[in-house]
Order: sequence, then C-alpha cells, then structure tokens
Amino acid sequence: MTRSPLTTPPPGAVVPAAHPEGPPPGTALGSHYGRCFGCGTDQPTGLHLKAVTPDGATVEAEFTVGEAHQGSPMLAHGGVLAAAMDEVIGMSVYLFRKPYVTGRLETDYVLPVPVGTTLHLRAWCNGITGRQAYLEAEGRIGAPDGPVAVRAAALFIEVGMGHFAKHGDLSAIATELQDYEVNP
Ligand SMILES: CCCCCCCCCCCCCCCC(=O)SCCNC(=O)CCNC(=O)[C@H](O)C(C)(C)COP(=O)(O)OP(=O)(O)OC[C@H]1O[C@@H](n2cnc3c(N)ncnc32)[C@H](O)[C@@H]1OP(=O)(O)O
Repeated sequence: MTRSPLTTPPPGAVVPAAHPEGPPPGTALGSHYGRCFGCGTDQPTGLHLKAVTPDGATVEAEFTVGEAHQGSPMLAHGGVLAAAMDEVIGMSVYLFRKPYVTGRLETDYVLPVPVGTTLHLRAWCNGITGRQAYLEAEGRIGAPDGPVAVRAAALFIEVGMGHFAKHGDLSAIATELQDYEVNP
C-alpha cells in the first residue's frame, strides 16, 4: 500500500484487542443505519455491504458491483470503490465501541473491477493513539484470496456523540443503534 505519513501509525500507537463487550467472532454486523449508502438495506442505490467480524477486531465484507455503481461502461466507479473501503474501515473501528469519523482516506486502485464482480473486503486496525485510529483495508476480486483490486489506508478521528447530534440527526441513528449511549 502506498500511504502518506498521515495514515501511518506513529511509534507508540497500539493495536487494540477485541472489545470485551464487542460482537463474538463470526457475528454478522448488519447495518448501523438503514439509509446508509454503504450498508443500509433501505438505500436503493447503496452498496449493500454484508459484513461479518471473524475475530471481534477486524471486518470482512462482500460488495457486489452493480449497474448503479459504474464509472465507465461496465466498470466500477473509483469513488464508489473508495466508499466501499470507507464503509468497511468504518465498521472495523466501530468494533472498538467508540464513534469515529473518516478524517483521511487514501486509495490505491490496482485492477479494474467489472460490474457483477463481488469484491471481498477486509479491514483492520494498525494502531490507535489518542483520538487517531490508523486503519487499512483491501478488496479482492471473486474470493477472499482472489487478486487485490483496491487497497486503502485511513485516518479516523474519534468524536463524541455530540458530533452526530450537532451536525446530523442523532435520533434517527439512535433508534437503530442500541449499543450507544445517545446523550451527546
Ligand atoms: C450516532 C452513531 C455513531 C456511530 C456510528 C457507527 C457507524 C459504524 C459504521 C460506520 C460506517 C461508516 C463509515 C463511513 C465513515 C464516514 O464516512 S464519516 C463521514 C466523513 N467524515 C466526516 O464527515 C468528518 C468531517 N470532519 C470533521 O468533522 C472534523 O474535521 C474531525 C475529523 C472530527 C476533526 O475535527 P476536530 O474534532 O476539531 O479535531 P482536530 O483537533 O481538528 O483534529 C484532531 C487531530 O486529528 C488530526 N486530524 C484531523 N483531521 C485530519 C485529517 N483530515 N488529516 C490528518 N489529520 C487530521 C488533527 O491534526 C489533530 O491532530 P493532533 O493535533 O491531535 O495531533
């Protein structure tokens, strides 16, 4: 992965263990918000990512590139692929039970991805220090050990719940997310 210093964990960053109250290995993660472009089942042109955590600390997901996701004829749009990486990375840091948002997302596009392809995504954390989480993901064509088509590195920033209350609609998410204390 080609990455900048901004997404490289500094010395002293710690890779967290699975949260003791997090989902057990093998749990399907479902959607955090029905209208989410990445995972929402109520978002018709969304990515409809289906994710599972194999170990409580990383995420594996499948994304099938659809007709609505094209950039050039019958090939996936790069921004859509970046969105898939953002989503799976967001799901992985969410396992640590704190709200984070994407601060920076870097993407390497390695292979073209035709419509109809199922990308097998995997995301993991390379370290956390303070409010900064350093994460990585890859997308492989057709199988978990298929050829790598996309790689991403990201810096996520921990925010309080007030972030969502101030800038968005916390109550809409809170009705679906039972795990969070919703008072900002
Ligand atoms: C209610 C439900 C909740 C839970 C829900 C669960 C969801 C579970 C599934 C998730 C799946 C979704 C996955 C998609 C996730 C998105 O797509 S999130 C949406 C896209 N991102 C955004 O909208 C973020 C917009 N940006 C911001 O709000 C603000 O810039 C931020 C990121 C909160 C930072 O602002 P701030 O809190 O004022 O912090 P600030 O002091 O500026 O920065 C803190 C530190 O981070 C560094 N930093 C901040 N931004 C950057 C940057 N871009 N580059 C480099 N360094 C940076 C600063 O330099 C600073 O470093 P230090 O000085 O401490 O060393």
